[in-house]
Amino acid sequence: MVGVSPKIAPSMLSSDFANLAAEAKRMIDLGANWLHMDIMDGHFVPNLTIGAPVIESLRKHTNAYLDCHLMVTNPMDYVDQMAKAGASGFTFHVEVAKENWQELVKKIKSTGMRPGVALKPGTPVEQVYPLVEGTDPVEMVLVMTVEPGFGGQMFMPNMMDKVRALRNKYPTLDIEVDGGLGPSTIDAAAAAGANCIVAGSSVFGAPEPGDVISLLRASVEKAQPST
Ligand SMILES: O=C(CO)[C@H](O)[C@H](O)COP(=O)(O)O
Repeated sequence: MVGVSPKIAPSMLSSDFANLAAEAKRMIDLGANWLHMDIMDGHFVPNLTIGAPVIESLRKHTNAYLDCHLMVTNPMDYVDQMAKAGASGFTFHVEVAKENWQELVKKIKSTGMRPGVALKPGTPVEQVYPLVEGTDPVEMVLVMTVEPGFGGQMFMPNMMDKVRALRNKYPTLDIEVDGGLGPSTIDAAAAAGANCIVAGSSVFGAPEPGDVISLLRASVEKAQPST
């Protein structure tokens, strides 16, 4: 079977923002592959988090892959500043890029960042197919398994139909899930075909976060051996 490798990405939204560099190092030392960074503008979602200045500060303390999820209304306005700040991946929402996604993906790629597209729970999965199949394709699809905006919400199992559809169509695509992932929900996501796993409260709230990271990885490896 052709597969894709697991990428476990603790959501730094659940970390102690006052100690972000130390929290980032702790997650990487515990086996995380990526650090998931939630950029929210208080408009696309009803919450305001961090932006390029925080990414730039964090970048001075880590070489880790910064998997940036842009929950913003105007993603084009963020490309240059996020690239300059040191973002590794730039995932925008399809709901706000219907008109200009081709231009947006081109611009993201031109900066050296890796483009991804995210979709909210109410958005049909078919809307991202053209972005995966275009001449300048995105390299990851992020299926939101909660309404974007806040950590600590309940996983939506019915989103697994979208993950399955994507995995059937695109065997080597990075498929990320975000929201409510943890020991009780990972098997459903892994079986559906997700290989990039964002987990906030289940990792940072655990007595042994490293055990949760290992468990998430083991579940993906078991469901999708990448040989
Ligand atoms: O994008 C997000 C919210 O919009 C967070 O990354 C996500 O909710 C992770 O938190 P948790 O694992 O606690 O659900």
